[in-house]
Amino acid sequence: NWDTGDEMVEKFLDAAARGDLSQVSTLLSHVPSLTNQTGYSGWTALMLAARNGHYHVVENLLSHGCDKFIVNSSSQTAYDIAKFWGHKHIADLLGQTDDGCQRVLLGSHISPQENYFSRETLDRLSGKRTDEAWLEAKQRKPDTVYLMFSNLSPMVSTPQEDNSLCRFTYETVKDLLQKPATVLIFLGGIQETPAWFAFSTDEDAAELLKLCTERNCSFPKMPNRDLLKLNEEEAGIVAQARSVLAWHSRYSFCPTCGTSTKPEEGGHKRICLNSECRSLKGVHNTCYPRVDPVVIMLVIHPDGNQCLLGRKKIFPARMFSCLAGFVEPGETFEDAVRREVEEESGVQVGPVQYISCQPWPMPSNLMIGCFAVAISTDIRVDENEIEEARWFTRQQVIDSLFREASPAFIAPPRQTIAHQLIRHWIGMNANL
Ligand SMILES: NC(=O)C1=CN([C@@H]2O[C@H](COP(=O)(O)OP(=O)(O)OC[C@H]3O[C@@H](n4cnc5c(N)ncnc54)[C@H](O)[C@@H]3O)[C@@H](O)[C@H]2O)C=CC1
Ligand SMILES: [Mg+2]
Ligand SMILES: [Mg+2]
Ligand SMILES: [Mg+2]
Ligand SMILES: [Zn+2]
Repeated sequence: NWDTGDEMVEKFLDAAARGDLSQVSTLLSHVPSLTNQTGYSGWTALMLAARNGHYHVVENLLSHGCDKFIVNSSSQTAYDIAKFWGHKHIADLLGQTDDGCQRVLLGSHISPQENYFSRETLDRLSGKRTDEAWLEAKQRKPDTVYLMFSNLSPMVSTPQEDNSLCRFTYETVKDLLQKPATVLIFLGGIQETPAWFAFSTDEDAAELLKLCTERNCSFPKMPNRDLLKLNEEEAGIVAQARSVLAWHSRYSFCPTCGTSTKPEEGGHKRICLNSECRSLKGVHNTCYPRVDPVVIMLVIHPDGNQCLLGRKKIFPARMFSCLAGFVEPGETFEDAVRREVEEESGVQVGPVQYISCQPWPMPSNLMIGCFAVAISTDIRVDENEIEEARWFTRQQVIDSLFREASPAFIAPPRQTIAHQLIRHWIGMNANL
């Protein structure tokens, strides 16, 4: 005897809150449109069942297609609520992706290993870099792996959508290694064997491709896009190799006196050929591969439920990402976060918290990922750097990360630390 719609919604929400599984399923089978109805403060049946620990009701609601990505008026998802009230088994259920894989919302467990480009597959064996005899013997071993770079891109084969690195033996590449323009670097090994090397060559790319026995080989033209298609292990190796090779390509002359330099120590040092040069007296950082620190930050609104994202002109249409900027000399990364956010968006930032970092070999950045809490909210963008910056709500961010249908913006790809920071924020409980 259900007369008004409102009453029925109330009955349904109440049944979910009490854990009355049979009434929940009866109501849903008669009136499927009840599934995502909300009551007081935007709470859905799923949230109420999650709040009170009714596992089977949650399961049943999910099987009826209940939307777990809705947030209530405090910006909490059913997952946030289950987690806060200590119903771990329900939080686990809500955190699963459709393919059964855990942790769709559990960004709070982010570890450095989860950032693309940051997996250390090889032991760098840096102590061996000065052991020339050892390095030379390793170079000739039949199981030694060589990666070939042309124009700072590694040769990859593309069996399907993904790229995988082409691996060469000493026999195949030994002639190329003799060429004067070739730069060879020692990458390390897995418990010493096999050893891995990478080299760059300026020989004709079409000729180089003939050396590979695999099919569909190429030197990708757009590193920002194509280097994101490797598996995590190979991405970590490319991060090291590309940055060091890029450094060699830009430091062929000594920054101190302008004389030519040559590689040493397995390609991890360059020394000046002018025996009078100051760079040969004592230790000088110009002789070693450089890394540029960049802060990248998710700025969180003082209300805790919105974040600040910006877009550069060069971004694909509708993509918004975290603000970022180079650390300047004599600056802490907390200060760099405050300065860059203020410069680019006019927003002022108070507390800054480090989250995780990511090597970004384009050519040699280290992205230092932070959360930053805003203490002002008016946006005034620096149009030279940023086309637009906006506050986005948790619901908009959740829609963009997890739902298909026309979100308010497009998030950066999962391989970027920007994506991981945004996801990490969603995985944290709001307002609790
Ligand atoms: N992995 C990720 O999620 C993301 C990575 N990035 C990387 O971070 C880098 C820095 O971000 P931006 O917003 O461009 O920095 P930014 O806001 O500091 O502005 C870039 C400008 O800073 C100057 N600059 C100062 N030091 C520099 C240096 N060592 N190298 C080059 N330019 C320097 C140049 O004038 C340059 O045009 C980007 O180039 C990009 O490669 C940026 C966003 C996301
Ligand atoms: Mg800037
Ligand atoms: Mg910037
Ligand atoms: Mg800057
Ligand atoms: Zn010099």
